[in-house]
Amino acid sequence: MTSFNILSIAGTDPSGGAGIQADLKTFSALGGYGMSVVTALVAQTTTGVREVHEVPPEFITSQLDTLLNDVRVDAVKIGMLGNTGVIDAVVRAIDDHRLPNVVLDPVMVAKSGDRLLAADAIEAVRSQLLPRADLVTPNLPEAAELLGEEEVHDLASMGEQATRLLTLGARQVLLKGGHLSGQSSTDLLVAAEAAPETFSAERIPTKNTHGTGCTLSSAIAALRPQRRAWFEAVRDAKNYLTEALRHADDLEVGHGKGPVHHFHAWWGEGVGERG
Ligand SMILES: Nc1ncnc2c1ncn2[C@@H]1O[C@H](COP(=O)(O)OP(=O)(O)OP(=O)(O)O)[C@@H](O)[C@H]1O
Ligand SMILES: Cc1ncc(CO)c(N)n1
Repeated sequence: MTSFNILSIAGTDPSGGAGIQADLKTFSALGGYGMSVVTALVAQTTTGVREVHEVPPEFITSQLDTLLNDVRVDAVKIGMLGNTGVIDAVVRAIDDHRLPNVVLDPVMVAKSGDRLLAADAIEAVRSQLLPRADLVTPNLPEAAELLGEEEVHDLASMGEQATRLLTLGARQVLLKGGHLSGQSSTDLLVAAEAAPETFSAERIPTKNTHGTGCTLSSAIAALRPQRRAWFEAVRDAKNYLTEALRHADDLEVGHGKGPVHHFHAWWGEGVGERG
């Protein structure tokens, strides 16, 4: 049996709903072998972020080089980076090690409203990381920040912004519609060489949406080596996330916006009771 090694480069969440912890759960649930390089230690939980302890860029390079000189990587998810020094270190590793299947989640602000990327680092994401991403997965505010435009709230304008993001160098853009209102939660995939695709799911009525973005980008990275095309990886990742959201209220984690439920997403209804 072929096994695939999936790397997350991201910050931490001690409550396990977002960041590296969510990424590793997702990789495992979807059959990948999960690995991680930590970019920032974040004191956060379901109610918000208290403090960020940055990792020195030289130590990010040390983690990446040590890992990549030993282990073959089949796909990479990049999440919270924090500042330009960390971005430079990650850019160098992508180039030096020719990392494949790079999924960039351009994390800027947590659901709680706390900043996870320095404002002066947005330019480095735009100019250094977008051109190295096989797929970038912004939410609506992140797309607006990257383009220096107003945030949009309808599918037609999303299509226009996603197309403009392609011109910044990303090979494909999945513009996420989690912040839209309405009965469904629709994401839009745009690539230079293919017609746009929409991925729509029933909007789950839950407050427990902590880590949805992390889970989606990680699921895409985990599935890409197991699928023939990006489109298939995105489709199946979106279905995985929707199932995990559907069962989020089964968990009892914290007093704020709780995490999604990976166990139920994979094994389905009833296993918790049996096992
Ligand atoms: N209530 C919901 N029901 C169904 N799908 C949802 C819901 N909320 C978000 N999603 C989906 O979750 C994914 C993440 O979307 P969103 O736009 O919220 O990302 P995000 O803001 O980057 O998330 P995060 O705050 O975790 O970084 C998208 O596929 C979106 O459509
Ligand atoms: C470390 C980390 N990455 C991403 C998010 C997205 O909200 C978060 N809350 N924390």
